[in-house]
Amino acid sequence: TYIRKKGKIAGPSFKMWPIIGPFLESMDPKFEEYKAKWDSGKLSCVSVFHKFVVIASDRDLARKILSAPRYVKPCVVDVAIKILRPTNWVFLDGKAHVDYRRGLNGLFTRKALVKYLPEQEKIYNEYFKMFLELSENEAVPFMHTFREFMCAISLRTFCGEYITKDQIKLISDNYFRITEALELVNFPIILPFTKPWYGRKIADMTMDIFANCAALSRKEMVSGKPPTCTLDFWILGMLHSQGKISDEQFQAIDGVSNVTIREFTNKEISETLFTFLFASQDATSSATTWLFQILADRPDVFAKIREEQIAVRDGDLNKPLTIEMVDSMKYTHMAVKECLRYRPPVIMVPYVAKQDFPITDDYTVPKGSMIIPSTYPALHDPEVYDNPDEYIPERWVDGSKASLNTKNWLVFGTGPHVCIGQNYVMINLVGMIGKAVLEMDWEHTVTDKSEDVRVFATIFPDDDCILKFRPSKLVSSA
Ligand code: HEM
Repeated sequence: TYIRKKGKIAGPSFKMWPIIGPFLESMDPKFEEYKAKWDSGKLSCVSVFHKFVVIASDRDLARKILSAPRYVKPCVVDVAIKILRPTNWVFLDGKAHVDYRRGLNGLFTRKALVKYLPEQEKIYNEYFKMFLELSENEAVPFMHTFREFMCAISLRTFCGEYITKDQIKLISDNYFRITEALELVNFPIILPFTKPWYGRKIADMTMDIFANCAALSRKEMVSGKPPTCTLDFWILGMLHSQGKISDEQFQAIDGVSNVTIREFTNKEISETLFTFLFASQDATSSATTWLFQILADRPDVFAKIREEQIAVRDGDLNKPLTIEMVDSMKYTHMAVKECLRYRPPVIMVPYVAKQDFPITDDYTVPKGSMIIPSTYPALHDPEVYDNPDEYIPERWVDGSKASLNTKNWLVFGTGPHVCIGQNYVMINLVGMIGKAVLEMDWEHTVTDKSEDVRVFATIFPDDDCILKFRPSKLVSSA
């Protein structure tokens, strides 16, 4: 069966380990192995257990897959249905998916994102203080702290003040168990004390907390409190579409968008917020870890960001972040964008073929196969990005080859499932790293693993990013 499905595309000519295939390799995926696969051909394949997997490395083929909802849908690992619950919107396909997603757009408009900034800035302040304390005496690995940091930002953005500090701590301390449970290759049955078992426990606990926050938000929104978090905007949209808030009252609320949303239960809302956390957590943690590492290694870029950060604050270094300030951080924006290109958090997006998919003139992906468009090769394409393996923020100046070639920008995917959080990501990362550069200096302890890429859902430096922070003289003296 394997040889028939493989046809002419690149891949092992037979299964070295009959039935299971390279299962053990998939348990501990190596970045270099993925690279070798991409280099082996525009389309290549591998077979693990009963799953036939086709990998697309070419930009146009990747785009074709991501924009072909007739043939493909996102592939979720078997255990995801148990962890995210079968009623979750992420399992919707076609029109049902498009309609549901339309109802969520109002949560990520610019008007709404503006309202999330103050809560996010409080978390930046809290965690920057922690970075200084943690590394006061010596440089320490920061990857796990960055994961907690990003988790705390997401939770405050989604749940505002309804979620307590203890709940944030509980979820951020344990979130990695969910990532582990949802690794591409994991045991499909939930047996006690296995990774999926722990993952489900933490997911259930998190969704219960979200449902409780939704109940609190309902009370506050009915009583007329201004919205500050994703939940508030969602509840207000519902109250409006149910006629419980008049058009006039609704239009007068700062930040809301006119989208008609049906009634959602607290349980449904909790499941959707959980998908936001799930989609955000690993990717933003990866981006943050690389950003801090790269900026320590590149004092030239660090200095330019700092100069810009001072300039946008008009002499008041303690000025609270506003969206206008973030908009004017042009160089910081280029530095973040380049980090996302150079070390794209999501290197591949697994899909599944719903029917035979004639992807090229001479190859049809068989129905039921996993089909994985890769983002990394397009983002390291030397025709679009000169010296693609170098970190060069200046390549993103307006009108440059990189900025005009938008087809290669696959960091957030494309097509009907393109990342719903991408504007939020940019505002959060630009605002956060700009403030960090203004308020702190940090040094990176370079090891021989610092540039090795470890794949843990997304990608991280293999030595967990060893840093030492100290307050910047600038702000302490300001
Ligand atoms: C650096 C950070 C992030 C990166 C690199 C990233 C990347 C991606 C990618 C590649 C996809 C798949 C797109 C496709 O299939 O074409 C995706 C989907 C998605 N992302 Fe993000 N993402 C990030 C952060 C976030 C955040 C912060 C949120 C939530 C607020 C979010 C919410 C989602 C959702 C809900 C989907 C699925 C959309 C759908 O199926 O319709 N992501 N993201």
